[in-house]
Amino acid sequence: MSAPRTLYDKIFDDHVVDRQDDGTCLLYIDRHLVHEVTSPQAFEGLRMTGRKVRHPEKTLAVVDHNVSTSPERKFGIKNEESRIQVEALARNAKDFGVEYYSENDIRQGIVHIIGPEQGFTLPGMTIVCGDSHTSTHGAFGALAHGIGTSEVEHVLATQTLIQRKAKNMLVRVDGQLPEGITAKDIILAIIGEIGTAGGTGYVIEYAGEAIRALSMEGRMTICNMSIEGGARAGLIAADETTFAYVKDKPRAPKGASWDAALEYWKTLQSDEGAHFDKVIVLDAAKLPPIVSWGSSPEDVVSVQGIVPNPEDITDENKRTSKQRALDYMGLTPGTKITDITLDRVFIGSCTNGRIEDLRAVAKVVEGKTVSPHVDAMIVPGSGLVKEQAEAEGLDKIFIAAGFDWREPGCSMCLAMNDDRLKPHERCASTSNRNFEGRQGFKGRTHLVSPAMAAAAAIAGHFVDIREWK
Ligand SMILES: CC(C)[C@H](C(=O)O)[C@@H](O)C(=O)O
Ligand code: SF4
Repeated sequence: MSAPRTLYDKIFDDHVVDRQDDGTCLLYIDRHLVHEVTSPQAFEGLRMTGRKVRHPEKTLAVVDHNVSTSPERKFGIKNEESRIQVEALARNAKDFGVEYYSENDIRQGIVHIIGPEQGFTLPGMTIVCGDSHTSTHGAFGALAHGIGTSEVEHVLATQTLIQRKAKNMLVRVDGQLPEGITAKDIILAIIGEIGTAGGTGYVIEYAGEAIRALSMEGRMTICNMSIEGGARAGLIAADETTFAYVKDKPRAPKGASWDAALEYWKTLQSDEGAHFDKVIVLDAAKLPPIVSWGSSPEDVVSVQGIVPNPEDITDENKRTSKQRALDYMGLTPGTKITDITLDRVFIGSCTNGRIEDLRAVAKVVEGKTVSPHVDAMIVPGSGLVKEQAEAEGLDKIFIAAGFDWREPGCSMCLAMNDDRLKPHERCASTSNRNFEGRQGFKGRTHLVSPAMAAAAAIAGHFVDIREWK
Protein backbone atom coordinates (compact mmCIF):
# COMPACT_ATOMS: atom_id res chain seq x y z
CA MET A 1 0.00 0.00 0.00
CA SER A 2 1.21 3.49 -0.77
CA ALA A 3 1.99 5.87 2.07
CA PRO A 4 -0.86 8.10 3.25
CA ARG A 5 -0.83 11.44 1.48
CA THR A 6 -2.13 14.90 2.27
CA LEU A 7 -4.60 16.72 0.06
CA TYR A 8 -1.75 18.91 -1.14
CA ASP A 9 0.38 15.85 -2.00
CA LYS A 10 -2.48 14.40 -4.04
CA ILE A 11 -3.27 17.48 -6.11
CA PHE A 12 0.43 18.10 -6.66
CA ASP A 13 1.15 14.50 -7.73
CA ASP A 14 -1.82 14.51 -10.11
CA HIS A 15 -0.39 17.52 -11.95
CA VAL A 16 3.31 16.66 -12.24
CA VAL A 17 4.41 16.67 -15.89
CA ASP A 18 8.10 16.32 -15.12
CA ARG A 19 10.18 15.81 -11.98
CA GLN A 20 13.94 16.52 -11.90
CA ASP A 21 16.34 14.80 -9.50
CA ASP A 22 16.78 18.02 -7.52
CA GLY A 23 13.04 18.15 -6.85
CA THR A 24 12.18 20.79 -9.42
CA CYS A 25 8.84 19.92 -10.99
CA LEU A 26 6.85 21.04 -13.94
CA LEU A 27 3.20 21.27 -12.95
CA TYR A 28 0.28 21.28 -15.31
CA ILE A 29 -1.97 24.29 -14.74
CA ASP A 30 -5.71 23.84 -15.15
CA ARG A 31 -6.82 27.44 -14.83
CA HIS A 32 -5.14 30.79 -15.30
CA LEU A 33 -6.74 34.01 -14.14
CA VAL A 34 -5.33 37.24 -15.49
CA HIS A 35 -5.72 40.85 -14.34
CA GLU A 36 -4.43 44.12 -15.72
CA VAL A 37 -1.62 44.81 -13.26
CA THR A 38 0.66 41.80 -13.69
CA SER A 39 -0.07 40.76 -17.27
CA PRO A 40 1.04 43.52 -19.71
CA GLN A 41 4.70 42.46 -19.83
CA ALA A 42 3.73 38.80 -20.04
CA PHE A 43 1.64 39.37 -23.16
CA GLU A 44 4.36 41.63 -24.53
CA GLY A 45 6.83 38.75 -24.05
CA LEU A 46 4.60 36.45 -26.09
CA ARG A 47 4.33 39.05 -28.81
CA MET A 48 8.07 39.55 -29.00
CA THR A 49 8.75 35.83 -29.34
CA GLY A 50 5.84 35.24 -31.69
CA ARG A 51 4.07 32.83 -29.35
CA LYS A 52 0.39 32.18 -28.76
CA VAL A 53 -1.53 31.52 -25.57
CA ARG A 54 -1.34 27.74 -25.30
CA HIS A 55 -4.86 27.30 -23.88
CA PRO A 56 -7.02 30.42 -24.18
CA GLU A 57 -10.03 28.40 -22.97
CA LYS A 58 -8.25 27.76 -19.65
CA THR A 59 -7.49 31.44 -19.26
CA LEU A 60 -9.84 34.19 -18.07
CA ALA A 61 -9.05 37.89 -17.93
CA VAL A 62 -10.72 40.60 -15.89
CA VAL A 63 -10.01 44.19 -14.84
CA ASP A 64 -10.26 44.89 -11.14
CA HIS A 65 -7.39 46.80 -9.49
CA ASN A 66 -7.53 49.96 -11.57
CA VAL A 67 -11.20 50.32 -12.34
CA SER A 68 -13.10 53.20 -10.85
CA THR A 69 -15.90 52.20 -8.47
CA SER A 70 -17.91 55.28 -9.36
CA PRO A 71 -21.06 54.92 -11.50
CA GLU A 72 -19.33 57.43 -13.79
CA ARG A 73 -16.94 54.74 -14.90
CA LYS A 74 -18.96 53.85 -17.94
CA PHE A 75 -17.75 57.15 -19.37
CA GLY A 76 -14.11 56.01 -19.25
CA ILE A 77 -11.19 56.01 -16.82
CA LYS A 78 -9.75 59.44 -16.06
CA ASN A 79 -6.47 58.38 -14.46
CA GLU A 80 -3.95 57.99 -17.30
CA GLU A 81 -1.91 55.16 -15.78
CA SER A 82 -5.00 53.13 -14.86
CA ARG A 83 -6.54 53.68 -18.27
CA ILE A 84 -3.41 52.43 -20.03
CA GLN A 85 -3.36 49.20 -17.99
CA VAL A 86 -7.05 48.53 -18.49
CA GLU A 87 -6.88 49.21 -22.22
CA ALA A 88 -3.80 47.00 -22.54
CA LEU A 89 -5.63 44.04 -21.00
CA ALA A 90 -8.64 44.54 -23.26
CA ARG A 91 -6.37 44.57 -26.29
CA ASN A 92 -4.24 41.63 -25.16
CA ALA A 93 -7.29 39.51 -24.43
CA LYS A 94 -8.66 40.28 -27.88
CA ASP A 95 -5.35 39.68 -29.68
CA PHE A 96 -4.71 36.37 -27.91
CA GLY A 97 -8.29 35.07 -27.94
CA VAL A 98 -8.76 35.07 -24.16
CA GLU A 99 -12.19 35.63 -22.63
CA TYR A 100 -12.30 39.05 -20.99
CA TYR A 101 -14.69 40.77 -18.58
CA SER A 102 -14.54 44.53 -19.01
CA GLU A 103 -15.73 47.02 -16.39
CA ASN A 104 -19.07 47.16 -18.20
CA ASP A 105 -19.68 43.40 -17.99
CA ILE A 106 -21.98 42.22 -15.19
CA ARG A 107 -19.54 39.33 -14.57
CA GLN A 108 -16.65 41.73 -13.90
CA GLY A 109 -15.25 41.89 -10.40
CA ILE A 110 -12.22 41.10 -8.30
CA VAL A 111 -10.36 38.25 -9.95
CA HIS A 112 -10.64 35.98 -6.89
CA ILE A 113 -14.37 36.53 -6.63
CA ILE A 114 -15.27 35.96 -10.25
CA GLY A 115 -13.35 32.67 -10.66
CA PRO A 116 -15.51 30.82 -8.12
CA GLU A 117 -18.69 32.59 -9.29
CA GLN A 118 -18.21 31.36 -12.84
CA GLY A 119 -17.30 27.80 -11.87
CA PHE A 120 -13.90 28.53 -13.43
CA THR A 121 -12.45 27.54 -10.06
CA LEU A 122 -13.13 23.86 -9.33
CA PRO A 123 -11.94 21.28 -6.78
CA GLY A 124 -8.74 19.38 -7.48
CA MET A 125 -7.45 21.91 -9.96
CA THR A 126 -4.19 23.78 -10.12
CA ILE A 127 -5.02 27.46 -10.43
CA VAL A 128 -2.66 30.38 -10.85
CA CYS A 129 -2.91 34.13 -11.20
CA GLY A 130 -0.35 36.90 -11.10
CA ASP A 131 -1.66 37.93 -7.73
CA SER A 132 -0.72 36.93 -4.21
CA HIS A 133 -4.29 36.36 -3.04
CA THR A 134 -4.80 33.53 -5.52
CA SER A 135 -4.68 31.39 -2.39
CA THR A 136 -8.41 32.26 -2.09
CA HIS A 137 -9.28 29.50 -4.58
CA GLY A 138 -7.84 26.89 -2.21
CA ALA A 139 -11.21 27.07 -0.44
CA PHE A 140 -12.46 24.72 -3.15
CA GLY A 141 -9.85 22.06 -2.49
CA ALA A 142 -7.81 23.41 -5.41
CA LEU A 143 -4.07 24.10 -5.37
CA ALA A 144 -3.91 27.82 -6.06
CA HIS A 145 -0.68 29.79 -6.29
CA GLY A 146 0.02 33.46 -6.79
CA ILE A 147 2.75 33.87 -9.40
CA GLY A 148 5.01 36.63 -10.77
CA THR A 149 4.81 38.26 -14.19
CA SER A 150 7.52 36.10 -15.78
CA GLU A 151 5.62 33.03 -14.58
CA VAL A 152 2.41 34.49 -16.01
CA GLU A 153 4.18 34.55 -19.37
CA HIS A 154 5.41 30.97 -18.85
CA VAL A 155 1.90 29.74 -18.05
CA LEU A 156 0.35 31.64 -20.94
CA ALA A 157 2.87 30.06 -23.32
CA THR A 158 3.02 26.51 -21.93
CA GLN A 159 0.11 25.96 -19.47
CA THR A 160 2.72 24.74 -16.98
CA LEU A 161 4.57 26.18 -14.01
CA ILE A 162 7.95 25.32 -12.51
CA GLN A 163 7.48 24.50 -8.84
CA ARG A 164 9.16 22.81 -5.94
CA LYS A 165 7.06 20.89 -3.51
CA ALA A 166 6.29 22.85 -0.34
CA LYS A 167 5.99 21.37 3.17
CA ASN A 168 2.62 20.44 4.64
CA MET A 169 1.08 22.35 7.52
CA LEU A 170 -2.22 21.52 9.17
CA VAL A 171 -4.21 24.21 10.93
CA ARG A 172 -7.05 22.58 12.78
CA VAL A 173 -9.80 24.76 14.20
CA ASP A 174 -11.84 22.67 16.62
CA GLY A 175 -15.21 23.44 18.19
CA GLN A 176 -17.88 25.95 17.24
CA LEU A 177 -17.59 29.67 16.63
CA PRO A 178 -19.47 31.82 19.13
CA GLU A 179 -22.24 34.11 17.82
CA GLY A 180 -20.78 37.11 15.99
CA ILE A 181 -17.35 35.55 15.38
CA THR A 182 -16.50 34.91 11.74
CA ALA A 183 -14.01 33.35 9.34
CA LYS A 184 -12.16 36.67 9.33
CA ASP A 185 -11.59 36.45 13.08
CA ILE A 186 -10.34 32.87 12.68
CA ILE A 187 -7.74 33.77 10.09
CA LEU A 188 -6.61 36.95 11.86
CA ALA A 189 -6.19 34.88 15.03
CA ILE A 190 -4.18 32.25 13.13
CA ILE A 191 -1.86 34.88 11.66
CA GLY A 192 -1.55 36.48 15.10
CA GLU A 193 -0.47 33.08 16.38
CA ILE A 194 1.96 31.93 13.68
CA GLY A 195 3.15 35.39 12.54
CA THR A 196 3.50 36.64 8.98
CA ALA A 197 6.45 34.29 8.39
CA GLY A 198 4.89 31.29 10.17
CA GLY A 199 3.69 29.71 6.95
CA THR A 200 6.88 30.28 4.94
CA GLY A 201 7.67 27.22 2.84
CA TYR A 202 4.35 25.55 3.63
CA VAL A 203 1.02 24.88 2.04
CA ILE A 204 -1.56 25.11 4.81
CA GLU A 205 -4.54 22.79 4.97
CA TYR A 206 -7.32 24.09 7.20
CA ALA A 207 -9.47 21.47 8.86
CA GLY A 208 -11.54 20.83 11.96
CA GLU A 209 -15.15 21.29 12.99
CA ALA A 210 -15.17 25.09 12.77
CA ILE A 211 -13.77 25.06 9.22
CA ARG A 212 -16.21 22.37 8.07
CA ALA A 213 -19.09 24.48 9.41
CA LEU A 214 -18.08 27.50 7.30
CA SER A 215 -19.85 28.50 4.10
CA MET A 216 -17.79 28.74 0.90
CA GLU A 217 -17.63 32.49 1.44
CA GLY A 218 -16.10 31.99 4.87
CA ARG A 219 -13.67 29.38 3.56
CA MET A 220 -12.54 31.79 0.85
CA THR A 221 -11.88 34.45 3.50
CA ILE A 222 -9.63 32.00 5.37
CA CYS A 223 -7.69 30.77 2.33
CA ASN A 224 -7.42 34.32 0.99
CA MET A 225 -5.26 35.40 3.91
CA SER A 226 -3.01 32.31 3.94
CA ILE A 227 -0.54 34.43 2.06
CA GLU A 228 -0.48 36.97 4.89
CA GLY A 229 0.73 34.14 7.10
CA GLY A 230 3.56 33.57 4.61
CA ALA A 231 2.19 30.31 3.17
CA ARG A 232 2.57 29.26 -0.47
CA ALA A 233 -1.11 28.32 -0.58
CA GLY A 234 -4.08 27.49 1.63
CA LEU A 235 -6.43 24.56 1.12
CA ILE A 236 -9.69 23.21 2.46
CA ALA A 237 -10.89 19.77 1.35
CA ALA A 238 -14.00 19.91 -0.82
CA ASP A 239 -17.19 18.54 0.73
CA GLU A 240 -20.97 18.78 0.29
CA THR A 241 -20.82 22.55 0.96
CA THR A 242 -18.32 22.91 -1.89
CA PHE A 243 -20.26 20.71 -4.30
CA ALA A 244 -23.52 22.57 -3.60
CA TYR A 245 -21.79 25.89 -4.32
CA VAL A 246 -20.13 24.71 -7.53
CA LYS A 247 -23.13 22.89 -9.00
CA ASP A 248 -24.81 24.76 -11.87
CA LYS A 249 -22.19 27.50 -11.97
CA PRO A 250 -21.79 28.60 -15.63
CA ARG A 251 -18.51 26.76 -16.25
CA ALA A 252 -19.00 23.83 -13.89
CA PRO A 253 -19.21 20.39 -15.52
CA LYS A 254 -22.73 19.25 -16.38
CA GLY A 255 -24.52 15.88 -16.64
CA ALA A 256 -22.25 12.84 -16.88
CA SER A 257 -19.13 15.02 -16.61
CA TRP A 258 -20.44 16.38 -13.33
CA ASP A 259 -20.91 12.85 -11.97
CA ALA A 260 -17.43 11.84 -13.02
CA ALA A 261 -15.91 15.00 -11.55
CA LEU A 262 -17.75 14.45 -8.29
CA GLU A 263 -16.35 10.92 -8.01
CA TYR A 264 -12.83 12.29 -8.31
CA TRP A 265 -13.39 15.28 -6.04
CA LYS A 266 -14.58 12.99 -3.26
CA THR A 267 -11.15 11.30 -3.20
CA LEU A 268 -9.46 14.63 -2.55
CA GLN A 269 -8.91 14.51 1.17
CA SER A 270 -5.85 14.03 3.32
CA ASP A 271 -5.53 10.34 4.15
CA GLU A 272 -5.79 9.09 7.70
CA GLY A 273 -2.26 9.26 9.14
CA ALA A 274 -0.88 11.56 6.42
CA HIS A 275 2.23 13.39 7.61
CA PHE A 276 2.13 17.13 8.31
CA ASP A 277 5.43 18.88 8.99
CA LYS A 278 3.74 21.32 11.34
CA VAL A 279 0.38 21.26 13.14
CA ILE A 280 -1.41 24.18 14.80
CA VAL A 281 -4.61 23.72 16.79
CA LEU A 282 -7.06 26.47 17.70
CA ASP A 283 -10.27 26.40 19.73
CA ALA A 284 -13.02 28.30 17.87
CA ALA A 285 -15.11 28.66 21.02
CA LYS A 286 -12.46 30.87 22.60
CA LEU A 287 -12.15 33.34 19.71
CA PRO A 288 -13.15 37.00 20.26
CA PRO A 289 -13.77 39.57 17.50
CA ILE A 290 -10.28 40.56 16.32
CA VAL A 291 -8.94 44.00 15.40
CA SER A 292 -5.49 44.76 13.99
CA TRP A 293 -3.64 47.62 15.67
CA GLY A 294 -0.38 47.83 13.67
CA SER A 295 0.97 47.73 10.14
CA SER A 296 1.21 43.96 9.72
CA PRO A 297 -1.65 41.44 9.71
CA GLU A 298 0.01 39.69 12.68
CA ASP A 299 -0.53 42.78 14.86
CA VAL A 300 -3.87 41.69 16.21
CA VAL A 301 -5.75 41.87 19.47
CA SER A 302 -9.22 41.14 20.84
CA VAL A 303 -11.71 44.00 20.56
CA GLN A 304 -11.83 43.82 24.36
CA GLY A 305 -8.07 44.33 24.54
CA ILE A 306 -5.76 47.34 24.57
CA VAL A 307 -3.10 48.67 22.22
CA PRO A 308 -0.02 46.69 23.29
CA ASN A 309 3.17 48.26 24.62
CA PRO A 310 6.26 47.50 22.49
CA GLU A 311 8.40 48.06 25.61
CA ASP A 312 7.24 44.62 26.71
CA ILE A 313 8.92 42.92 23.72
CA THR A 314 12.39 41.52 24.52
CA ASP A 315 13.65 41.09 20.95
CA GLU A 316 15.12 44.45 19.98
CA ASN A 317 14.38 44.35 16.26
CA LYS A 318 10.81 43.36 16.88
CA ARG A 319 10.44 46.03 19.57
CA THR A 320 11.68 48.73 17.19
CA SER A 321 9.43 47.57 14.36
CA LYS A 322 6.32 47.43 16.55
CA GLN A 323 7.17 50.87 17.97
CA ARG A 324 7.35 52.18 14.43
CA ALA A 325 4.00 50.56 13.64
CA LEU A 326 2.40 52.30 16.63
CA ASP A 327 3.85 55.66 15.62
CA TYR A 328 2.59 55.15 12.09
CA MET A 329 -0.84 54.23 13.40
CA GLY A 330 -0.87 57.21 15.77
CA LEU A 331 -1.78 55.02 18.74
CA THR A 332 -0.75 55.09 22.38
CA PRO A 333 -0.06 51.84 24.28
CA GLY A 334 -2.78 51.02 26.77
CA THR A 335 -5.61 52.62 24.74
CA LYS A 336 -8.72 50.47 24.80
CA ILE A 337 -9.50 49.17 21.31
CA THR A 338 -13.12 50.26 21.79
CA ASP A 339 -11.89 53.85 22.38
CA ILE A 340 -10.30 54.04 18.91
CA THR A 341 -12.39 56.37 16.75
CA LEU A 342 -12.62 56.08 12.97
CA ASP A 343 -12.77 58.44 9.99
CA ARG A 344 -13.47 55.89 7.30
CA VAL A 345 -14.92 52.43 6.86
CA PHE A 346 -14.22 50.22 3.85
CA ILE A 347 -16.28 47.11 3.24
CA GLY A 348 -15.20 45.03 0.27
CA SER A 349 -12.11 43.28 -1.24
CA CYS A 350 -11.44 39.67 -2.22
CA THR A 351 -11.30 38.86 1.50
CA ASN A 352 -14.77 40.09 2.39
CA GLY A 353 -16.60 41.43 -0.65
CA ARG A 354 -18.98 38.52 -1.22
CA ILE A 355 -22.75 38.33 -0.74
CA GLU A 356 -22.59 36.72 2.69
CA ASP A 357 -20.35 39.57 3.87
CA LEU A 358 -22.84 42.15 2.63
CA ARG A 359 -25.71 40.32 4.31
CA ALA A 360 -23.78 40.39 7.59
CA VAL A 361 -23.28 44.14 7.19
CA ALA A 362 -26.95 44.74 6.38
CA LYS A 363 -27.99 42.86 9.51
CA VAL A 364 -25.85 45.16 11.67
CA VAL A 365 -26.75 48.49 10.05
CA GLU A 366 -30.43 48.08 9.18
CA GLY A 367 -32.42 51.03 10.56
CA LYS A 368 -29.28 52.73 11.89
CA THR A 369 -27.20 55.68 10.71
CA VAL A 370 -23.49 55.97 9.98
CA SER A 371 -21.72 58.15 12.55
CA PRO A 372 -21.50 61.79 11.36
CA HIS A 373 -17.69 61.75 11.54
CA VAL A 374 -17.34 58.56 9.47
CA ASP A 375 -17.25 58.28 5.68
CA ALA A 376 -18.25 54.70 4.91
CA MET A 377 -18.22 52.85 1.59
CA ILE A 378 -19.33 49.42 0.47
CA VAL A 379 -17.79 47.96 -2.66
CA PRO A 380 -19.28 44.67 -3.86
CA GLY A 381 -16.68 42.17 -5.02
CA SER A 382 -18.30 41.65 -8.42
CA GLY A 383 -21.17 42.73 -10.63
CA LEU A 384 -23.00 39.53 -9.71
CA VAL A 385 -22.54 40.19 -5.99
CA LYS A 386 -23.90 43.70 -6.57
CA GLU A 387 -26.86 42.38 -8.53
CA GLN A 388 -27.67 39.80 -5.85
CA ALA A 389 -27.38 42.38 -3.06
CA GLU A 390 -29.75 44.69 -4.93
CA ALA A 391 -32.21 41.85 -5.55
CA GLU A 392 -32.28 41.32 -1.79
CA GLY A 393 -32.72 45.05 -1.13
CA LEU A 394 -29.42 45.32 0.75
CA ASP A 395 -28.39 48.41 -1.22
CA LYS A 396 -31.44 50.26 0.12
CA ILE A 397 -30.47 49.38 3.69
CA PHE A 398 -26.91 50.59 3.08
CA ILE A 399 -27.90 53.82 1.37
CA ALA A 400 -30.57 54.61 4.01
CA ALA A 401 -27.90 54.13 6.69
CA GLY A 402 -25.58 56.58 4.90
CA PHE A 403 -23.14 54.21 3.18
CA ASP A 404 -21.76 54.93 -0.25
CA TRP A 405 -22.77 51.97 -2.50
CA ARG A 406 -20.21 51.50 -5.27
CA GLU A 407 -19.37 49.59 -8.42
CA PRO A 408 -17.22 46.41 -8.13
CA GLY A 409 -13.41 46.35 -7.97
CA CYS A 410 -10.43 46.22 -5.62
CA SER A 411 -11.03 49.83 -4.66
CA MET A 412 -9.64 51.00 -1.32
CA CYS A 413 -8.16 47.60 -0.54
CA LEU A 414 -5.02 48.94 -2.19
CA ALA A 415 -5.95 52.38 -3.46
CA MET A 416 -4.84 52.01 -7.08
CA ASN A 417 -7.93 53.92 -8.15
CA ASP A 418 -9.44 57.10 -6.67
CA ASP A 419 -10.67 55.37 -3.51
CA ARG A 420 -8.03 56.16 -0.94
CA LEU A 421 -7.41 57.45 2.55
CA LYS A 422 -6.02 60.91 3.15
CA PRO A 423 -2.89 61.11 5.33
CA HIS A 424 -3.67 60.13 8.95
CA GLU A 425 -7.22 59.06 8.21
CA ARG A 426 -8.11 56.00 10.26
CA CYS A 427 -10.09 53.23 8.60
CA ALA A 428 -11.82 50.04 9.70
CA SER A 429 -11.36 47.77 6.69
CA THR A 430 -12.55 44.29 5.76
CA SER A 431 -9.54 43.80 3.46
CA ASN A 432 -6.41 41.76 4.13
CA ARG A 433 -3.44 44.12 4.36
CA ASN A 434 -2.69 46.95 6.75
CA PHE A 435 0.78 47.78 5.42
CA GLU A 436 2.00 51.38 5.57
CA GLY A 437 0.36 53.37 2.80
CA ARG A 438 -1.73 50.43 1.64
CA GLN A 439 -5.00 52.36 1.57
CA GLY A 440 -3.42 55.69 0.75
CA PHE A 441 -0.31 57.66 1.73
CA LYS A 442 -0.04 57.71 5.55
CA GLY A 443 -3.49 56.14 5.83
CA ARG A 444 -4.14 54.00 8.93
CA THR A 445 -5.83 50.65 8.46
CA HIS A 446 -7.45 48.37 11.04
CA LEU A 447 -8.39 44.93 9.70
CA VAL A 448 -11.69 43.54 10.96
CA SER A 449 -14.64 41.36 9.94
CA PRO A 450 -17.55 42.85 7.95
CA ALA A 451 -19.85 42.87 10.99
CA MET A 452 -17.20 44.64 13.07
CA ALA A 453 -16.58 47.20 10.31
CA ALA A 454 -20.32 47.80 10.01
CA ALA A 455 -20.76 48.34 13.75
CA ALA A 456 -17.74 50.66 13.82
CA ALA A 457 -19.27 52.74 11.00
CA ILE A 458 -22.43 53.28 13.02
CA ALA A 459 -20.79 53.82 16.41
CA GLY A 460 -17.86 55.87 15.09
CA HIS A 461 -15.44 53.72 17.12
CA PHE A 462 -14.79 49.99 17.51
CA VAL A 463 -17.44 48.07 19.38
CA ASP A 464 -17.69 44.46 20.43
CA ILE A 465 -20.12 42.95 17.94
CA ARG A 466 -21.17 40.40 20.56
CA GLU A 467 -22.82 43.28 22.45
CA TRP A 468 -24.51 44.83 19.39
CA LYS A 469 -28.26 45.46 19.60
C1 LIG B 1 -1.47 44.17 -7.70
C2 LIG B 1 -1.21 42.76 -7.26
C3 LIG B 1 0.01 42.27 -7.91
C4 LIG B 1 -1.23 42.62 -5.74
C5 LIG B 1 -0.99 41.19 -5.26
O1 LIG B 1 -0.25 40.40 -5.82
O2 LIG B 1 -1.52 40.81 -4.26
C6 LIG B 1 -2.53 43.10 -5.16
O3 LIG B 1 -3.61 42.35 -5.56
C7 LIG B 1 -2.45 43.15 -3.67
O4 LIG B 1 -3.37 42.71 -3.00
O5 LIG B 1 -1.46 43.68 -3.16
S1 SF4 C 1 -9.10 43.10 -3.47
FE1 SF4 C 1 -7.16 43.73 -2.60
S2 SF4 C 1 -6.12 41.87 -2.00
FE2 SF4 C 1 -7.74 41.31 -3.41
S3 SF4 C 1 -6.77 41.24 -5.39
FE3 SF4 C 1 -7.64 43.29 -5.14
S4 SF4 C 1 -5.99 44.50 -4.29
FE4 SF4 C 1 -5.38 42.36 -4.03
